[in-house]
Amino acid sequence: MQSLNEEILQTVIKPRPQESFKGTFGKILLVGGNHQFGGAIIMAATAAVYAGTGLVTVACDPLNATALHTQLPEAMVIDFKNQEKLAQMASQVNTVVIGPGLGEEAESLAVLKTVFANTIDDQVVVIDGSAITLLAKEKLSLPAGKLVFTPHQMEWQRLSGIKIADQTPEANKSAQEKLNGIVLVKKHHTEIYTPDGDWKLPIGSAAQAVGGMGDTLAGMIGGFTAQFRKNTIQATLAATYAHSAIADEIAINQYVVLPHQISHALPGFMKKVANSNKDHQIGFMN
Ligand SMILES: NC(=O)C1=CN([C@@H]2O[C@H](COP(=O)(O)OP(=O)(O)OC[C@H]3O[C@@H](n4cnc5c(N)ncnc54)[C@H](O)[C@@H]3O)[C@@H](O)[C@H]2O)[C@@H](O)CC1
Ligand SMILES: Nc1ncnc2c1ncn2[C@@H]1O[C@H](COP(=O)(O)OP(=O)(O)O)[C@@H](O)[C@H]1O
Ligand SMILES: [Mg+2]
Repeated sequence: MQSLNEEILQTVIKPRPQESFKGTFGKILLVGGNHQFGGAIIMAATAAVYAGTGLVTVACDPLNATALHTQLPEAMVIDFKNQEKLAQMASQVNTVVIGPGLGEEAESLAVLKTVFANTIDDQVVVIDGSAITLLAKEKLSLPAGKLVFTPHQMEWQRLSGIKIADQTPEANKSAQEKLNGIVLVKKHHTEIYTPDGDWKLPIGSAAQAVGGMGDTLAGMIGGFTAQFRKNTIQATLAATYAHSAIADEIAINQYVVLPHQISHALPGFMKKVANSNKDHQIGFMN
């Protein structure tokens, strides 16, 4: 397993081409946020907007729409119970993120099934939080798309059947190969298993042990994969590295890092990386 280092940032985050418009920088649909967990999808969507995704749509319980718009007027919103609209949106975007605050109720399962039935091969599908738990519990078949699973250790236990104490690199690798996608096992020093090799994140700290930290990472991976579409694995690695690199900077002066602070620091962080990358204006498109 390789140690992930900051070079991945320059590989992925390039200056924006001036001949461009919002569509150049990708479309994302984030699905989650039931009556109990509205904050989770707001945090994920905030990360996607601040990462620079061209167009961001949230599918959630409409109870959360006002709160979402108060925080994030850049995002559009649809009712996740509107199956027709949800199905249509799920097939039209570059990246779908499903799971932050989705919950595990009958309604949550119906939403998950609709999304899984409508994604297509070209898309990135980030499967996080409740979507992982439901996928494991209901033994659903996997959706079409380039799959990125972002479980914490307990979610990984549910999905892979490997108990936390037995989650060795060998066992994790063999489970990732069966899933046919990218797997992040989130913990202190997160591990990232991909068809092109495996990485360990050497940065990050306990200042990140706050609810919503993973929802924010899911939104960042969504935003990076929708925007930097050349290479899904590299975009996922860069988002994961940036998430903890920003947290480490904030943690120099703070005992705890709030998830939304990472999102708010992202445009400045990405500008610094892009500035050091001026000669290479490539990397956005397929
Ligand atoms: N403000 C919000 O709306 C929030 C909503 N959230 C959502 O709540 C739903 C449930 O997710 P949770 O993760 O809270 O609950 P889960 O029940 O899925 O996982 C928590 C359980 O896993 C155990 N665990 C073991 N190792 C762990 C590790 N490395 N990291 C985290 N937990 C570990 C914990 O002890 C606990 O028993 C998800 O949809 C999530 O997105 C959470 O993100 C918290 C914030
Ligand atoms: N002690 C820690 N050191 C480093 N990173 C941590 C630590 N605790 C949590 N994290 C990071 O915070 C995130 C937590 O994700 P998750 O448990 O899904 O949060 P939530 O669902 O509440 O948003 C992961 O990226 C994890 O690696
Ligand atoms: Mg989570």
